[in-house]
Amino acid sequence: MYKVVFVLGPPGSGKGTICAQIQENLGYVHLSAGDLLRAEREREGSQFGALIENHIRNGSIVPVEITCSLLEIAMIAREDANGFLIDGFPRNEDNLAGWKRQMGEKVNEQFVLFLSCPVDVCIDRCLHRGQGRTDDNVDSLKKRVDTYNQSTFPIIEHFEKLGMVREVNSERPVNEVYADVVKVFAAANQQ
Ligand SMILES: Nc1ncnc2c1ncn2[C@@H]1O[C@H](COP(=O)(O)OP(=O)(O)OP(=O)(O)O)[C@@H](O)[C@H]1O
Ligand SMILES: Nc1ccn([C@@H]2O[C@H](COP(=O)(O)O)[C@@H](O)[C@H]2O)c(=O)n1
Ligand SMILES: [Mg+2]
Repeated sequence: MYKVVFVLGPPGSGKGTICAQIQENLGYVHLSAGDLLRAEREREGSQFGALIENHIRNGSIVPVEITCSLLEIAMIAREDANGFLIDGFPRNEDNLAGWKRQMGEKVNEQFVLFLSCPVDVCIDRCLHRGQGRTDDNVDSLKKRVDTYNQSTFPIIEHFEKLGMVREVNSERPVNEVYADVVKVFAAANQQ
């Protein structure tokens, strides 16, 4: 069984930043669904490149069959991992249902790390991220925030009802956010 922590929060809430630090210090392997989709978009011969770019620019969600397969392939490649941080997934009902179908019997879902941060702060961070992402512009960000509010936040609420959500306020400096995140992992791994 793969041990899995889902990491969710608005665009720019710091998911990638915090996951990189957990990977470095706690031995979990960081798998960002967005990064895997961007890599697939760039892969020569991919039949999904245009579809993925269209979704990314529009802030909409790629069909789960594509995303979940990329995640599973990446997990199989790192079967030695202590656990996986699945960053930016599941993002909507389709993601959740497809994950349960494909991975439900193969994973142990530890908890959901929810990085909460006001949307105006998140947008400002994305606009200054400087990574040249095709969706870090005002138009795409409006759509990404709409998708987050309409489709992703209800998934967080779903996990909340199951008692699985650990919320950390990520509006604060990275070192403060990370210190609280480490406490969440310590508590979960003591059980
Ligand atoms: N706590 C923080 N305080 C200030 N800036 C931060 C903080 N966390 C992350 N950042 C910066 O904000 C930007 C977005 O962070 P990051 O890429 O980690 O967010 P994300 O949640 O993965 O975003 P996305 O959902 O768009 O992939 C980066 O430039 C990062 O350096
Ligand atoms: N489960 C997912 C995750 C991401 N996407 C698409 O990628 C975009 C960027 O995601 P980030 O997490 O890197 O911000 C996102 O806006 C979606 O278009 C997806 O479809 N499904
Ligand atoms: Mg990210």
